[in-house]
Amino acid sequence: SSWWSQVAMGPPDAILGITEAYKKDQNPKKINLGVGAYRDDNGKPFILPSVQKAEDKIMSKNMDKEYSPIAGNAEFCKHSIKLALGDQNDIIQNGLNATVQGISGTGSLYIGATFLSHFFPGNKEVYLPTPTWGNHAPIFKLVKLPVKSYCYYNSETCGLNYEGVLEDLNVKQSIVLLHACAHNPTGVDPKPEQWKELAAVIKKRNLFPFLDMAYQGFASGDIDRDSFAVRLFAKEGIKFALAQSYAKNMGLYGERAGAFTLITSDKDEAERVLSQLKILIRPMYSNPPIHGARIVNEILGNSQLKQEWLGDIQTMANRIISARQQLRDNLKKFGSSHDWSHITDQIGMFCYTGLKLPEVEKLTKNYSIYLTKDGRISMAGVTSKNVEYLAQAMHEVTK
Ligand SMILES: Cc1ncc(COP(=O)(O)O)c(CN[C@](O)(C(=O)O)[C@@H](O)C(=O)O)c1O
Repeated sequence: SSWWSQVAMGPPDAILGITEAYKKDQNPKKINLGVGAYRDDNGKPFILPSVQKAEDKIMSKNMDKEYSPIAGNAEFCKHSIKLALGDQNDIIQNGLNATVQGISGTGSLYIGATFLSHFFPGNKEVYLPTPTWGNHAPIFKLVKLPVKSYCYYNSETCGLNYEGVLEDLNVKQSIVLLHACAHNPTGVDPKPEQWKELAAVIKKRNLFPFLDMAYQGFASGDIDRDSFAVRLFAKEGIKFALAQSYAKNMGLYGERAGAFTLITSDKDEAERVLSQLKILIRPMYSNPPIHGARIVNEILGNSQLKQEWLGDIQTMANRIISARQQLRDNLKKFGSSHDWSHITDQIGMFCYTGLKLPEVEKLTKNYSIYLTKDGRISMAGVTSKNVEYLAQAMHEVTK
């Protein structure tokens, strides 16, 4: 018998597997609302003009292909933590951040999870919001950190169950994963006032926040506004972990550019933590890819190109927001009696429609509309060309 006869066929990924199924579908009216990847109004991937310019500059520089340091490109790390914390920030001045480049958001979460599983002195359990991104639990399970859930979404109101969050986060010294903005899959974020109260609770209960910021700028179109929670925690003196991704806000999906940061108590602690992060990264993948980091450096290191990038982000965020309005208007036009206000209340890449599994399956089977089983739709897949077809189908299956 062969070495691998006992290896079973695994299930397709709940999110990325949707795209595989979509590609096999021959229906010309098919729509992919699965993976959270931006598409323009023609349903095509979008290379940001600012990214294109950055790449042209890089190509003209004839740069080498040498290894990055284990912690990644130092300039990239500095730009990343500055993007998150804002330019005037004493954390960076005082060297309290230990920041390393990660393989996009997923890799940054994995570095953080690995570090916490080795060194976290508190209660080694990770509290994840219900629901959360499908890859969060597998990442923490990979490093043998037990995951627990905290209440987050109120399916009655399609909004935040804030009381439930406070009630469930009544745990001592545990790790709490928080989506910094554009919660995936619900599109529901705490309001600034609620973030402030949450920060106070986190301090009082001595919880350890792990902030996942995969959509900075992409949610509201404003990089400062989307980093409100991160900057609030920093101002409140909360020590936290942060995972960042440039997949969405720079469209660098396949370049895998991201960063992981631990905010520490003093410079010496930051240096000790950084040394241990490098020891964990070296056997993982030794050092990160260089091209995405160079694009980020070109953009964030040049005020004119950064301004152009902020414009490109607005373009993406505005198209998503308009797609939300068009979908809601068309559902009304087709005579749906449901309250679809959550479609425009929610923010970021996704709309948590509230569609039940049988309705989701009908959309896929009868209309070739592809979305995750939890009823999440990537608004980036909605365009002025397909929104009517989508609204009609959603109306039909929810009658
Ligand atoms: C909350 C959250 N955190 C981290 C990531 C990691 O992203 P990356 O490793 O590419 O930087 C995603 C991407 N999630 C998806 O947009 C999604 O939910 O469709 C998709 O890219 C994915 O990988 O699932 C995310 O939604």
